[in-house]
Amino acid sequence: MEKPKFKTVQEVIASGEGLPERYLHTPTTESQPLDAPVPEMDIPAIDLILLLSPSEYGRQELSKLHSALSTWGVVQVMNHGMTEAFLENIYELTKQFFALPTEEKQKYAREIGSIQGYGNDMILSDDQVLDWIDRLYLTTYPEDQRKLHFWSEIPAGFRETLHEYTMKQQVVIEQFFKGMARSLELDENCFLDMYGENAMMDTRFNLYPPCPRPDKVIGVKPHADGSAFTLLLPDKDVEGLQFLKDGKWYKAPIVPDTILINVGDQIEIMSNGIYKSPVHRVVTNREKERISVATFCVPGADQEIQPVDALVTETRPRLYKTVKKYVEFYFEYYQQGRRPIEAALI
Ligand SMILES: O=C(O)CCC(=O)C(=O)O
Ligand SMILES: [Fe+2]
Repeated sequence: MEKPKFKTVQEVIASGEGLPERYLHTPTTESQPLDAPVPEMDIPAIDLILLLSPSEYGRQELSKLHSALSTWGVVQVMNHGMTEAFLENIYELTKQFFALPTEEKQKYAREIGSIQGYGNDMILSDDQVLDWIDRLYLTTYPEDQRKLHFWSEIPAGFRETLHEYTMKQQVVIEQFFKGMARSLELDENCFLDMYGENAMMDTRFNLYPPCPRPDKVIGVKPHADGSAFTLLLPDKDVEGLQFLKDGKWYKAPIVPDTILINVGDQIEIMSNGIYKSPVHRVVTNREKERISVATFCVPGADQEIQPVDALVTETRPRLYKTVKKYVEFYFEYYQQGRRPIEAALI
């Protein structure tokens, strides 16, 4: 199978060729320096277990969740069943993978036209400004969809830990779906039923190497996720993730031992627009490398995704069409620089 001919960011740096033009955003694409300071967003840490409790504290937690998801579309989640040591190990393994020699990582390189594997930003058009990011992208669930030849055997324990992380995340995903439904006074399973039993999980390990021009180079361009929602382990020390609200950028706070969850386009559709799929981006850092691990929760390919009946009312008419295989047309729109969710609007 043919391998992509483009260099990863790590290879660009190692080649000593300087910063290629293809990474530079000019003033026409960005109005102010990308590294301009921005305020911190004010999002709550939500206790996942409390979301499912019938107590008064449970109700308060649901109302916190409702408020955060209908304004920011983002929360930090605690009491998620993973120990500090377990999360630490994931960060460590991610760092170790990207620190492997190029030849070693190239064994897992993605093939042209395919998303899974190790590589750089996907190049979809000739005039695309490239993102300053290297990644290892793996489908982790269902197990029969795994392409194990992309699952690095070093560092030792990488495969086993990713499997364990996948299983632990599944519990979080189910609880979070139920919590969201309860927070909208819906039947606990209504989102889960639409998500389907054949739902998929894709995990993306991200490396943002130090960048000589953080004012002009971006780590990930502004986008909203095409998932139902996304579980993210952001770097524990290095900031970079920012969310857009009312036309302004805000940085995500770093809260140790929490998982950040952001709503994706498909929950925005299911909730008839009550829960927002936020536009976000990652900026680069001159001195420090940054890592993150994102898991996209994607409804089964045969599932019809549409606003839940109970959320369509006279005062809140139905906003979105029924969509299927949303992720496929997501990429078509993304490529054209448009927000894919616009295609789902009625
Ligand atoms: O690296 C991050 O913090 C976020 C990455 C992201 O937005 C994505 O992978 O969709
Ligand atoms: Fe994202």
